[in-house]
Amino acid sequence: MIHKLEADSIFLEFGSRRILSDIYLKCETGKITGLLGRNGNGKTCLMNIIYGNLNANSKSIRFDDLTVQAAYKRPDLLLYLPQFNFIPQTLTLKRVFADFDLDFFEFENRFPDFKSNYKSALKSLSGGNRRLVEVYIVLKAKSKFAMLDEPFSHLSPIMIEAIMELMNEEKKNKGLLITDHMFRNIIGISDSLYVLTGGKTHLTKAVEELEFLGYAKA
Ligand SMILES: Nc1ncnc2c1ncn2[C@@H]1O[C@H](COP(=O)(O)OP(=O)(O)OP(=O)(O)O)[C@@H](O)[C@H]1O
Repeated sequence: MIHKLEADSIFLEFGSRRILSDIYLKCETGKITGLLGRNGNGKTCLMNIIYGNLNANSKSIRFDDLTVQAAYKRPDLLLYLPQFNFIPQTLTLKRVFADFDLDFFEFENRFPDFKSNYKSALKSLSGGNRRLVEVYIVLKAKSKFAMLDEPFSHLSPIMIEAIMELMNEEKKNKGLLITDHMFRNIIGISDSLYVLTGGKTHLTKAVEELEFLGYAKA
């Protein structure tokens, strides 16, 4: 069965500044949905509204047609990778993988550089390795949807390749919503793609439209 996550009727202002006004976004399980937009266009605000930790003037967030106001209380429905480290950095990888009910040894097989880190605290890892662990956790943990804000930032090109491969595998199990400044990666991996500009989402169907919306040819 295909599950869907939809967001619309979203209106967001900060003071007199309108950020979001005409949004429609649909994600489905089995697919990667990309979200592109210039700096400051409101991608992070939109994700936070979907997650339920930013109040909008109005919003409608629905999972399989049922309204969910606070998706952050429903990890079975949605997991969120914010731009900042969200897992307490004093925890060991052993503890983090246990908390998310994931197999560390499966992770280690994919990323052998972590072999000696089972009992290491996250804070003892490099910034790139910490980010990789968090991206992996959000992609692999059990949930119908995962939303990732800049999953490729701080990762090396080899890690990015590995994460894109993992995304392609994991979309069989969930719906993914991703945004990143590395727009060629987003364009390359997305099954459907929205561009956020002027407070509105545009579902793009062709590369020409992306050029029109200010993106270079993929
Ligand atoms: N709490 C806040 N109060 C006032 N303005 C805010 C607040 N949060 C965000 N903004 C503004 O809203 C706009 C949208 O921010 P947002 O972080 O969603 O953009 P973005 O598209 O994710 O940008 P980036 O790609 O740089 O991460 C920005 O101009 C930002 O400065």
